[in-house]
Amino acid sequence: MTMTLITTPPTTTTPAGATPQTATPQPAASVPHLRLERPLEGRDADILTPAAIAFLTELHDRFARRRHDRLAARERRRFEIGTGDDPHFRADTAHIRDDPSWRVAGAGPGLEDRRVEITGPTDPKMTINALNSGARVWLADQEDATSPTWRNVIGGQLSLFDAIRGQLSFTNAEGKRYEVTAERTPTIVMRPRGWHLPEKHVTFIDRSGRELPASGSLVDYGLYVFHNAHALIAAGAGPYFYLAKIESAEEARLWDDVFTFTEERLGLAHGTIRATVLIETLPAAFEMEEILFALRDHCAGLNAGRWDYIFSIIKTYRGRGARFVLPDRSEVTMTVPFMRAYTELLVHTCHKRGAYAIGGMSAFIPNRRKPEVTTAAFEKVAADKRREAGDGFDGTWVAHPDLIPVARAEFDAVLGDEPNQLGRLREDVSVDPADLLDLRIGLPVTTAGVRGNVSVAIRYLEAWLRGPGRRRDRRPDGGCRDRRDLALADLAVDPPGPRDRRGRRHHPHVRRGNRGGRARRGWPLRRRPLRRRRRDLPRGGAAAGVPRLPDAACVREVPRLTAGCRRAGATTASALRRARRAAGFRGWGHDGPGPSPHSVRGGMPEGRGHDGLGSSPRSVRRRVAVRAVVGTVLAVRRRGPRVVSLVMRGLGILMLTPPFLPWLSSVVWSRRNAAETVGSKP
Ligand SMILES: CC(=O)SCCNC(=O)CCNC(=O)[C@H](O)C(C)(C)COP(=O)(O)OP(=O)(O)OC[C@H]1O[C@@H](n2cnc3c(N)ncnc32)[C@H](O)[C@@H]1OP(=O)(O)O
Ligand SMILES: O=CC(=O)O
Repeated sequence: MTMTLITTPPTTTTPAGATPQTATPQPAASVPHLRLERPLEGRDADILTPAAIAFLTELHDRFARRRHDRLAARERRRFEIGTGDDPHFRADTAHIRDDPSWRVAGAGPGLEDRRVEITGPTDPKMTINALNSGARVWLADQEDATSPTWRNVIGGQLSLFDAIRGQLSFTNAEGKRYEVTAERTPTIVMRPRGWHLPEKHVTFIDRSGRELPASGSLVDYGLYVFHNAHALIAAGAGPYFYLAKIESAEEARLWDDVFTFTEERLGLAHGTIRATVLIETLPAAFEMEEILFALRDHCAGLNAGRWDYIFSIIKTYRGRGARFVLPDRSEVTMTVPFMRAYTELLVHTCHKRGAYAIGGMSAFIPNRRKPEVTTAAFEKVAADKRREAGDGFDGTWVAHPDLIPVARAEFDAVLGDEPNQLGRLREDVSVDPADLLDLRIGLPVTTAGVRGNVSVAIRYLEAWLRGPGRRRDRRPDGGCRDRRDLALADLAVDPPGPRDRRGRRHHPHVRRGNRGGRARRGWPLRRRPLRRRRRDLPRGGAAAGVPRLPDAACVREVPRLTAGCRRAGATTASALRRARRAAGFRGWGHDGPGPSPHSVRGGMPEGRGHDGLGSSPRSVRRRVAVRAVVGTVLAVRRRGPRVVSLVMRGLGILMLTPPFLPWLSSVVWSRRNAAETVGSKP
């Protein structure tokens, strides 16, 4: 069932509770409008008010085209880098970098002291726990920590709406009641999805009548700012955002224009909205100053999004050969030279322009039931935060409330009573492009590392498809437990043997077992190791306890997440099939149990996934069969005489073995009997 709402921009500046806009069932093709692909349920109408939808329509009408241009520019840039044109500091923006006079807006009210920020999803329980956590800032995450099912998207908005108005409470299945009790709650900084992600439950019909999925960024951002900007300002804070996955100054400029338009439309003073930009892609690391400049009236700071940054390096350089292959994930630490160069440059750039430098996420998570795990996690996190505070960062992220005192102690030791260390200009830092691109670590890829990656990818996919989009996990080395979310799964699925431009694979030497193992050339991930990973999937219990099927929106991520596995051979289909089966899915296309409303097969509309490949069990089987046949034909063509001679030899040996002839005759005999039996049926 779909719902159509027509809006004619400009429409309204009235936030929640405003008089509903006119709704007519058949909009003219030339009037831009949005269509909701899901019926409103429960309290959805509190968020998806006609006025809010009118605002979203205006955002799309003004900015959707520029968003597509920017995404096309990303592809072009990626192609250029893939064909040898390494990133560099831009010549056309040298005047921005050389001009010492400009500064960014800096901290808005409530953002002056950001020494510890807790990240987390926006479901009611986590929202309340984050607000009670004692952190200075809460990153309310509609991005990496959240699988964008329609329920998560709208449910997250509802939690924020209620929390900001002091009316959020929650009772869990065991009857435990959650309420916000902290005297001082963290300032909320909301993270909408990045420019690349669509929101498939909302369709934008543009002036020419063309239908496109709405932008995930504009939906998340637009609903939050529309409903909450005035309430946040009244509470002494403001509408603040983390901007994810930005790749260029032009993308930052696009956000800046969105902010300026919003301020005009909602009657806010220019510069009320504040953004902290995650520098988590390789191209963005070369444009930090330009990004700050583009957003200077709205910018509070930059954050070192380390995990996505590593993934971005892998992704950007995956066609460029073995020189760019990183070793096992656990070896790519914050102290390897290219990560040092990136964080040092970030602190230097921020403080030069009056922007806060916020540190990243250590992946170690305590376990309240296992003190030894907690102790190890505390030690690792403390060391990480000590390094960041010493390097000049003004604050940092933690993923769990128990880590707040650990991180705070390290920052208190350096900041004391000062709210930041903007005065430390780090003029000693000198980073050139070669430092950012020197990916040599000098450690091997090991089969243990590769298996660990496959394990993370499969576990994460299961959690993603089921809905939470994040999980805690045991580390492959048996030590602390860390969190898995989109950024980490992204890292895990890109295998170290991608194809180059001409379609050849670049296999690094992969060591058997761990670092000390014998080096072997070739991609170690065949069917056998993957079969062993079957144990990675939760059996029954956890998954079966959540019968909800995932939204189709998350399927957009699946091909990306599994692209690496897919390149490694016929592994993705089986991995996904197992993940889906373990989670009790029959299709990916909708929330709620039972077959998909889109398709009798229970898959995506017309039984096809977003990658254009079928996703129903039958089409997956067909695809695997076709791959097997094509693979065999190619193998025979490539190594023809050898394969034929091997097959003949095998058959010869088989025929000489004593059990063969009796077995053959029994098969022929039983076939004939069966045929007779069938033939004799009435
Ligand atoms: C690279 C990036 O993008 S990082 C940002 C994205 N990732 C994240 O934000 C991950 C955030 N962290 C989490 O989601 C969780 O900490 C997990 C999933 C890793 C672990 O959660 P759990 O298994 O529930 O941990 P645990 O049982 O120790 O939690 C203890 C309590 O702390 C709460 N808690 C844990 N983490 C958080 C958090 N980040 N925010 C608020 N509360 C939290 C739990 O809800 C739980 O509360 P309860 O006792 O009332 O049930
Ligand atoms: O989004 C944050 C990261 O570390 O990646």
